[in-house]
Amino acid sequence: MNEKSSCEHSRRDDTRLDNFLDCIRDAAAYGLLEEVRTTPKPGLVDLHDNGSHRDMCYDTFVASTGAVVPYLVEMAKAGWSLDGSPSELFPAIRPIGVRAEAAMFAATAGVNTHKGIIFSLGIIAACLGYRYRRTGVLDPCEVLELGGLATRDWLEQDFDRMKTRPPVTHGEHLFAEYGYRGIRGEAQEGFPALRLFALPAMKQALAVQPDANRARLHVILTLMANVDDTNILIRSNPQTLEYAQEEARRLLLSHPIITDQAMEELAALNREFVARNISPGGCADLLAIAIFFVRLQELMDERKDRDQPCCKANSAPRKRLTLTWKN
Ligand SMILES: CC(C)(COP(=O)(O)OP(=O)(O)OC[C@H]1O[C@@H](n2cnc3c(N)ncnc32)[C@H](O)[C@@H]1O)[C@@H](O)C(=O)NCCC(=O)NCCS
Ligand SMILES: Nc1ncnc2c1ncn2[C@@H]1O[C@H](COP(=O)(O)OP(=O)(O)OP(=O)(O)O)[C@@H](O)[C@H]1O
Repeated sequence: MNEKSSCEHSRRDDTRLDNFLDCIRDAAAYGLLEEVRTTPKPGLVDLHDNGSHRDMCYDTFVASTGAVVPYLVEMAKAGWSLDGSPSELFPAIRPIGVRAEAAMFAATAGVNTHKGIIFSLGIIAACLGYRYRRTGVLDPCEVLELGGLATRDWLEQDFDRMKTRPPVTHGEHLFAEYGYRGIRGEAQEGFPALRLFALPAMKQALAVQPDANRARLHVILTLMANVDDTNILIRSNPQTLEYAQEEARRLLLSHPIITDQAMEELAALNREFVARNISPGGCADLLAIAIFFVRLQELMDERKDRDQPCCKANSAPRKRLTLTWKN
């Protein structure tokens, strides 16, 4: 390659990376904010109330989003830039996650708003960068499975270490007491809650229910019915988790589409969750990621003409970015 074409090549590569990171930034901010705006969510902060939370409100989430998103972009860039194998992804981004948590706590005066999101969406953003640079295609299920490959051994080492010392964090306590693997197990398995439940539920809900808020409420109910949310467990016990899962199943069964009546029942369930101090915060994180994927698809589609593959490694036939799910 002569000097001129190599220069053009690297300029196009830079533009491609910039476009990709812009999409990650916009989709992440959108996902995080639209999750909080989804209303009425049982036990969670939304536009109506603070659910079962005393230390955070809508504005806390806005401040936290501003603080956290730049680090998610940094993790996407780290994934893009990595020339090694997928197992090198997690150690490359963990220090960025530590800095992101510090920035979140500084922005919220010490409140945990987005610890779960920094971890889960951070891993996913890095995997998106890693895959997109190489293939020019984003298949959410493939990316989520890559997240499993990238974290499995490292997080198993975390679990092994936990067995040798007293538990410190909520997640560690629940692993020691009941063997729940929580958010770490979710990542190790390649985010089955997203692949098998949230993403198919979002696709189905948006097809029958054009109102985005109601489609998202359908998704959070689907997650609540299926996920062992450690946020619920740490505040209560496995019986309460089962109760919350049963309530979500009951609502989904009687309202496969979120009607006005379903909205009223969701508001009633919110009152019940507040009385019992239940908060499905892990499900909220997963909803934010499902919204992120939908928005990312829209943004990448809008930009696809500006973002042509520019080298051999990227020259796979250009496909429309599609969300595919295995059932
Ligand atoms: C693994 C993390 C999230 C900490 O674990 P911890 O034991 O504190 O987790 P805990 O069980 O309290 O859950 C954290 C959050 O996960 C979310 N969550 C809960 N249950 C689930 C679930 N089933 N699926 C997905 N997310 C869930 C909730 O938002 C919850 O608040 C992470 O902060 C971490 O690795 N900490 C160690 C220090 C570090 O390296 N930090 C940088 C991470 S990139
Ligand atoms: N809209 C939302 N409303 C409430 N919580 C949410 C929302 N979205 C996500 N969450 C998640 O819920 C978690 C907060 O739950 P909780 O207040 O029980 O925090 P904690 O730090 O685990 O517990 P504690 O503050 O009691 O030590 C956060 O990790 C956050 O990611």
